[in-house]
Amino acid sequence: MSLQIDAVILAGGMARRMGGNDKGLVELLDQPMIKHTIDRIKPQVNEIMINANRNQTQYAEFGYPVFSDEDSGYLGPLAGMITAMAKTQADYLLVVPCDCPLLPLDLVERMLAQIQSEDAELAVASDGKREQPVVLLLKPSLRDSMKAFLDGGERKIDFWYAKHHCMVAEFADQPNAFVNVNTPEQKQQLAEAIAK
Ligand SMILES: Nc1nc2c(ncn2[C@@H]2O[C@H](COP(=O)(O)OP(=O)(O)OP(=O)(O)O)[C@@H](O)[C@H]2O)c(=O)[nH]1
Ligand SMILES: [Mg+2]
Repeated sequence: MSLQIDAVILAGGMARRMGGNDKGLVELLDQPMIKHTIDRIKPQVNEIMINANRNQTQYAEFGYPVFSDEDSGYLGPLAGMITAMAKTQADYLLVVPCDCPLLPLDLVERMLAQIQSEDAELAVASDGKREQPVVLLLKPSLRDSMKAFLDGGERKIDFWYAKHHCMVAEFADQPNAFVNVNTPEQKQQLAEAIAK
């Protein structure tokens, strides 16, 4: 029996560094940024969900379920994750941000291989230098632990996953795959680099 793997794309932040413009919907090379993310992960998972706290009608046009954080206080990415973990029936949930348009095409395969190599609970991606704390593959059964952490006032996800059996999936061979677009300047730089 093959494993079911669902994905949630986190687009629920305030995007302050983007001047408050909803980052997933900001255009990069004539496409909303989230469309690039969708295209990268679609071949790798069973179902996609979009987590957004604004502009839900526009997000729904991509054809996937859209939901907001169960706690509407902009508590950070963990709030989106616990909401998604309650909605999926899958064996594993892939978590990715909406502002990483070049994610690896072998992201799930390599993260899953890491988890299975030690029967771990989750894996976090690394670009070879830094861990990418919102690029995770995890068991949805970790929800209670994550919710307790969030309810305790904690926000830093790397502190949470340090409490669990967490593997690091290295993508040092694809150092640009985790380029993160947080500002208009970064968006411009990436558009120019891709066009070259
Ligand atoms: N669901 C949810 N996702 C969030 C929240 N805050 C950030 N995120 C997501 O977490 C990921 C990483 O966050 P950042 O890149 O710092 O995004 P941001 O908070 O919108 O941007 P800044 O305000 O500029 O820091 C992005 O995919 C965000 O959409 C939140 O309160 N709820
Ligand atoms: Mg970001």
